[in-house]
Amino acid sequence: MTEGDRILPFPGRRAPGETSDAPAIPTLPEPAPTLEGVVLLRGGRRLLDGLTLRLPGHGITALMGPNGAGKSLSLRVMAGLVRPDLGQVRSIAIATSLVFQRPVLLRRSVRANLDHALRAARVPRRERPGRVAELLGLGALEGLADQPARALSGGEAQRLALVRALAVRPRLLLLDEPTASLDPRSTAAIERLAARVAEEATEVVLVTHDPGQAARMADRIIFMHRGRDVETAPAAAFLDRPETPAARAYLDGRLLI
Ligand SMILES: Nc1ncnc2c1ncn2[C@@H]1O[C@H](COP(=O)(O)OP(=O)(O)OP(=O)(O)O)[C@@H](O)[C@H]1O
Repeated sequence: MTEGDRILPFPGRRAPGETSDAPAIPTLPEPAPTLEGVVLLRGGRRLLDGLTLRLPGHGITALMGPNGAGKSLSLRVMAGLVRPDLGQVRSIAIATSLVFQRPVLLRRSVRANLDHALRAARVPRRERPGRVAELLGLGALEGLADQPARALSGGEAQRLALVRALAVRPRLLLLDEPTASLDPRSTAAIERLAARVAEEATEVVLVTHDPGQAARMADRIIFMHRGRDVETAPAAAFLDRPETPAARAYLDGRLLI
């Protein structure tokens, strides 16, 4: 992804600082694909079937689609954890972090989890305490720094997983149903954190089944079905007026894989 991709606004959105009187900035025709024609075969099934995902380089994109559509697999391909059988993946894995629905944490303190991630990201030892403090603050975890991570509540653990994912200062943060098992307050905390991260130049891809969450958070939505990208649209337009029959059926609760 070039720097040029990163500063262009979504179609219909204003650039930061642009007032309503300012001339509209020309929009990108279409961002270059992050995944292009990706096919993933397992046991004779095409789990991803020619998937092309175009990420604009900024903001929050929600991936929606029924169970089994291939959303999690596509995040894993983007993160470099799964290699596709066919198709292109732009080399973004190094600058990409993935957060799962159920946080995977070390059986050590909150502080040690963050320090470990910073060490793995090759942050020099003298810089680590400052970065740990910064991440604790971002996740509102200061008071829990010396607690064992396994003693955290679900919401606290997910906040830790999210700020830990920022240790590498990723350009792309992949969130796989990060609030699926959280209460409304913890969900709001994760949403605020993700929105803040996206404002600070890390692009976010969020898998969600919750149209309310997509409406609150996403700039645009990519709807997947049967391993394919079926529809891409600005979030409000997609949620109000999905164009494809499959997306309409999904939003009405009628679509199975
Ligand atoms: N390692 C694997 N081997 C074989 N099949 C797999 C593997 N991983 C996933 N699948 C299958 O691939 C399909 C897509 O799975 P994926 O987890 O990406 O779906 P999803 O869209 O994220 O669904 P959900 O909304 O339920 O999380 C499913 O049918 C799943 O059973």
